Amino acid sequence: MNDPLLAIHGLKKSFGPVEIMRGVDLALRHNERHALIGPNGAGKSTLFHLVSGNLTPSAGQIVFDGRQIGGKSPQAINRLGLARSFQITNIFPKLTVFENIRLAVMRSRVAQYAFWKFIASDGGIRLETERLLELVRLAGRATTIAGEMAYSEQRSLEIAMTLASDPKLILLDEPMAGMSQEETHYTAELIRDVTRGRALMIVEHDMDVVFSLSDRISVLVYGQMIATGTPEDIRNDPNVRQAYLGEETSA
Ligand SMILES: Nc1ncnc2c1ncn2[C@@H]1O[C@H](COP(=O)(O)OP(=O)(O)OP(=O)(O)O)[C@@H](O)[C@H]1O
Repeated sequence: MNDPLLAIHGLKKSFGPVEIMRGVDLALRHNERHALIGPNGAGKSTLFHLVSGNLTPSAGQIVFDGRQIGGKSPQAINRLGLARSFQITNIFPKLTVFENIRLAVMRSRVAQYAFWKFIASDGGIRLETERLLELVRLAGRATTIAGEMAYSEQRSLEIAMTLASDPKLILLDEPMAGMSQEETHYTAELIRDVTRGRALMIVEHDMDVVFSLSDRISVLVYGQMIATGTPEDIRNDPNVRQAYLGEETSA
């Protein structure tokens, strides 16, 4: 438990001759909410792609829960307990909310168990679907067609689907993008609730959310991590202020 859940050492990624990730180190603790911030083009999405298996590192190590995962497939990494939410692109807009979550639960069961066991646990799938519906406060929307809901509700659905595999670590990439202030507040509270007992790594441009939600924050600038610390540490870090916060926000 004292070892970090996710340990990144000397991570590099080049696209052709251009080195985008220039030797990143990061240690994410069990059960912590950790935000990754940095200016546009710093490499935040690239880092997520590397951790989730959508990109292969050029050099360095990514160790998740004691295992080397750099270069493994997204499916293999997901099976180890790391789930990434891709905004709302994972949902089936023509299916109901219940059907969407049930599919996500079934997918994770198929990945985890032998097929006969999965068939035998049909009642369990329904119960788990209902639990997730409650958790993301969509129980009243179970029979609604997913694509007809408000954007923020679709986001909640996506988060429920991400939780279906009971991950130890969730990666959320700009969950508040395109949301009103009210929706942002609602979704931040939801994320706080549903990530209790798990680790969260979040990329988010809304600094109010970042500073209120995170236990720790890491700052990536041009492919290098310039600081990691508590919100207070980051707010007072002169390098961070100069490189990022001072330019873009008054936070
Ligand atoms: N597949 C690719 N091929 C070539 N260059 C890429 C590729 N993916 C990303 N890049 C470049 O890598 C750099 C980092 O991009 P990335 O999307 O990771 O930044 P970011 O910090 O997530 O930015 P933003 O906050 O704008 O989303 C950018 O200069 C981008 O153009």
